[in-house]
Amino acid sequence: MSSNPENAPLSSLYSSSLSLVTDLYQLTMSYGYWKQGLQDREAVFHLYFRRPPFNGGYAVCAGLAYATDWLQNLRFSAEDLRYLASLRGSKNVPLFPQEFLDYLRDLRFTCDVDAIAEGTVVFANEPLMRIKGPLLQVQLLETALLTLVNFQTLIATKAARIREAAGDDQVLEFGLRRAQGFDGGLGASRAAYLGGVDGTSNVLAGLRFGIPVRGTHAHSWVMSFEQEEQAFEAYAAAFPDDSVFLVDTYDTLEGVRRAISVARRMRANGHELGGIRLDSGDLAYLSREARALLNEAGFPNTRIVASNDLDENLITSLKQQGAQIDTWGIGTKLVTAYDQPALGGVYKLAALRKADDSGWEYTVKISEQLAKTSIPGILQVRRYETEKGQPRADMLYNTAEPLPADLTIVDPVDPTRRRPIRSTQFRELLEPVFRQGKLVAELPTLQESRAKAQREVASLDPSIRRFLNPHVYPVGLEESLNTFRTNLILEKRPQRPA
Ligand SMILES: Nc1ncnc2c1ncn2[C@@H]1O[C@H](COP(=O)(O)OP(=O)(O)OP(=O)(O)O)[C@@H](O)[C@H]1O
Ligand SMILES: O=P(O)(O)OC[C@H]1O[C@H](OP(=O)(O)OP(=O)(O)O)[C@H](O)[C@@H]1O
Ligand SMILES: O=C(O)c1cccnc1
Repeated sequence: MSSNPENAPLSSLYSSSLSLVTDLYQLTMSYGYWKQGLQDREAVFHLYFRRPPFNGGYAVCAGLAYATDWLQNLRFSAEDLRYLASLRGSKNVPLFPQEFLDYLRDLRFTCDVDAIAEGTVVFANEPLMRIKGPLLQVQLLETALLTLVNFQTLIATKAARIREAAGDDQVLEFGLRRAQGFDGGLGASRAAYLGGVDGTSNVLAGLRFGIPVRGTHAHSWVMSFEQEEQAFEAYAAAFPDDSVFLVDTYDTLEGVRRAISVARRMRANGHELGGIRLDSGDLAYLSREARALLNEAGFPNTRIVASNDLDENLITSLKQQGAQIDTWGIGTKLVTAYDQPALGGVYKLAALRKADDSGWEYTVKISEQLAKTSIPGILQVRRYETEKGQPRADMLYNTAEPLPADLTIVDPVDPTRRRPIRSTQFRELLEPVFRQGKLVAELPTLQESRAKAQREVASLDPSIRRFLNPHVYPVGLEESLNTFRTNLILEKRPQRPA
């Protein structure tokens, strides 16, 4: 038996420190800061995305529970340090000197973290996390925080869209086998549940996260018996009160008739067939025909489950076609976020404590496109709402500067688009999670975050929730922040004569 971790890629991963889940450049920059004596200079980064995924009008924020867990365990283990000590540059000199590795050994997480709660609906440019602390530390966190928040937010958003399309129907996530690895599968099951699905086929997600586990059976079950009907009988014998028969192995409507024969015998023994599953063919036509056959035979409560490369658009179309489907089983397109496999969240430096400690020096990353130019400041997201709690507009403002009495928000990409703020009802979305490295928030349970996501999505205007060309929810910079940003861009951008 080999104890070589190369041959045990999973067990070695989760039994060790996860502090090296980062890009090498975070560590080389950290060394550089340390060498310059800049490691403790206070800095602020924001984590945000620039466009909601799937050409949609919103995203469902997720990933904070993972991020919190990772931050709480951030420590370089003896094994991590041995590995870093072994790294060599191109002239075969050690990449990191021993004094720096000793510094990393003693490093403890001491940052302030403010974050938007999981399940909150969020929009482009809004910091989902704000990290303030020693420059070396805040830089070091970038990769892991992006990895965790980007994926969870992406899948939670996909699930919310699928929930939107399915209405009150049951939605089950069946994606593990098509996921990007075990970790992708497990993380997707969690985020999908947070975003609104009702259950998963992923048993480990049931154990770890308390997500209800559900399922039917595969074609192989039917193929293992001489006759399809025998297969249904045998499944019913094993699960007399929890059977859903997959009816499309040979001929779907023939399969439904056989399911009905077995259901009659089950009923004679005091049991009801739970459902049938359709996994191929025209799901609108077949579900209508199957419903009619079941109803005629006296099984109006037997559910019809459908699967086969479904997503929110197909669900919408099938419903428009009058499909009679009670439960949607969704795999590949949910857990891989098939039509947009990554959320482009970024992590940008927004402020540095002045060298003489006399206040903040704000920073900006300039881009050819204004949409990609970062936003300086120590930002908060304020959501203005109607009396009924419907979001009206979000304002990003710099908490380190005084707010004017009359507030106006300015579109960060088109400064001619402005809105005065009249509403007085608002909530501040970024909430304290860590103070000087100590966890100060009690994180909600997954169930609570899921309930929040459903409330939040439901509170959005349908024009923002729709899939096709959704209305853009107004998110603006508080006017003085916008002016400051424009001046900073002008100061930093070289003004080349024509
Ligand atoms: N009524 C419908 N309208 C639009 N799309 C549908 C409809 N019914 C099924 N689909 C979708 O069409 C796609 C192709 O399904 P179809 O069963 O024809 O092919 P398949 O998956 O290759 O079948 P099989 O599993 O038998 O090989 C699937 O994504 C399915 O969900
Ligand atoms: O289509 P998805 O949205 O990805 O949902 C998961 C798919 O996984 C199964 O198919 P598979 O062919 O793997 O096995 P089966 O024999 O059970 O159909 C199932 O029947 C679904 O079609
Ligand atoms: O239980 C099911 O029906 C199931 C589980 C995983 C993938 N496809 C279907």
